[in-house]
Amino acid sequence: MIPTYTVRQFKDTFISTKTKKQPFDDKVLQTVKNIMEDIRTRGDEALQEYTEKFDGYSGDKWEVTKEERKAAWKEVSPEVIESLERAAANIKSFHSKQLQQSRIMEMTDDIISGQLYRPIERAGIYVPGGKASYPSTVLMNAIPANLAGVQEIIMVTPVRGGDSIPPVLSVAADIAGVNKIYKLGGSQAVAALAYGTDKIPSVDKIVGPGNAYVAAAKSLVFGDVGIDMIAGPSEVAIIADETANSTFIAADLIAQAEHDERARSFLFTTSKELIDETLVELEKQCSELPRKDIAEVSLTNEGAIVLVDSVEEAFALVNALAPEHLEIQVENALQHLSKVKNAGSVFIGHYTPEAVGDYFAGPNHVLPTVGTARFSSGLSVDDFVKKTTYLYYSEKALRNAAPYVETLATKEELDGHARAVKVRLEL
Ligand SMILES: NC(=O)c1ccc[n+]([C@@H]2O[C@H](COP(=O)([O-])OP(=O)(O)OC[C@H]3O[C@@H](n4cnc5c(N)ncnc54)[C@H](O)[C@@H]3O)[C@@H](O)[C@H]2O)c1
Ligand SMILES: N[C@H](CO)Cc1c[nH]c[nH+]1
Ligand SMILES: [Zn+2]
Repeated sequence: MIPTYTVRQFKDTFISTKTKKQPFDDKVLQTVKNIMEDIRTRGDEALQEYTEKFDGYSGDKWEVTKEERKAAWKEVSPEVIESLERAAANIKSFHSKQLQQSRIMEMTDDIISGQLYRPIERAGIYVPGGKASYPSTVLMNAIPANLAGVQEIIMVTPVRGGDSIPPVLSVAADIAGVNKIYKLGGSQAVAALAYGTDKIPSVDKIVGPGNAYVAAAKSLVFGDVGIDMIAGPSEVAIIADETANSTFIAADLIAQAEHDERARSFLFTTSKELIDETLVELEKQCSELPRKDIAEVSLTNEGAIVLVDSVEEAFALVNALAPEHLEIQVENALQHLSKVKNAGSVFIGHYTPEAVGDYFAGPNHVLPTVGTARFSSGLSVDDFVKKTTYLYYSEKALRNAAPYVETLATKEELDGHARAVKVRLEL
């Protein structure tokens, strides 16, 4: 089911800029442009129409009430609540170490300079809900926002049939400190968060993963509000040698593939035997999978297995690919970490499946996809803070700087700038 590629074929198909996957196509972009324009002009009326059309919810009571949020706790099992709480504690512990303080860069009698760290005031978090619901994504989005000190965290997620969101999402939102939840999804929800409507407050930044419509909407609102990233289909790349276990490898490829037909699962290995065993395991494990149909389409259309000459060759391919997730399942895996140049998040050794990071361990699972790990990072506390620099100069300090400022201002033919220094020193 999953095709095998030579190194050259893999490069041409998945790494070449000519064939590189885009998070969304022109048709999706045009659809989203129309929806967003409609939300901006007609507000809640349009929001209601699109929510009915795409999510089947015709009501206009989008906010999940306090009573509904309280009632949700009775509908979720104690095991799920305990797992969410334990995961939340790990995520909180990991992300709290990302926090930075405002700091002074220079302090003399005549010059003080530094940087203030301030949280953004209102963050919108998108939690996908079309094909599956993701309480783990609620934790991953909201906990860093909360730690950063965001005053109001507003979550949107579409209903999946019926007129309410899954209770587990509401419980996760309580655990993570979400202030408001709206039953809205897709590009209409992103537009409402970006521009506000009578019922939906506008936010300063929108974060979180979603499908192509959500990604297109985020790309369009960027500039009017902040965004974390434009996420494409999820990916895992696994580097394995002959010490790897084909049952583990197949399970990890399937774990990514079951997310979405467009998800991408790649194996780079030095072992021909491992390839043969993995192919057999994939057939076996897929046949028992509830989301078999999605996983099989994903593996067949978007997956790849590549036989490489060496682990070094595999790292070269992976660094060019810059995958969202990288698993290193080779002998002495930890020793290879320094070879990673481009990847969203790395899982090291035979007993660190991506799944433990997706749910529980602490690092964030909202990560850069389709090669963007070359220049960007996963969601973190940094996404929810702004850095404002500041400067104090005494008269003496300005006098020392004046000749240089005036020279540069004159060179740029900005006389007004030179004068702003001169007038202070001529008094
Ligand atoms: N990177 C991560 O951290 C992470 C985590 C969880 C999920 N994901 C990914 O997020 C994605 C979730 O996608 P999803 O579809 O399940 O949920 P979603 O909530 O992102 O999208 C559902 C919404 O898409 C809109 N939509 C659907 N069809 C449309 C159409 N024809 N025209 C206009 N709008 C339309 C609807 O408004 C609907 O509410 C998957 O690709 C999944 O792999 C990523
Ligand atoms: N693997 C997803 C990110 O690519 C995150 C996730 C959520 N739930 C399960 N997995
Ligand atoms: Zn996952």
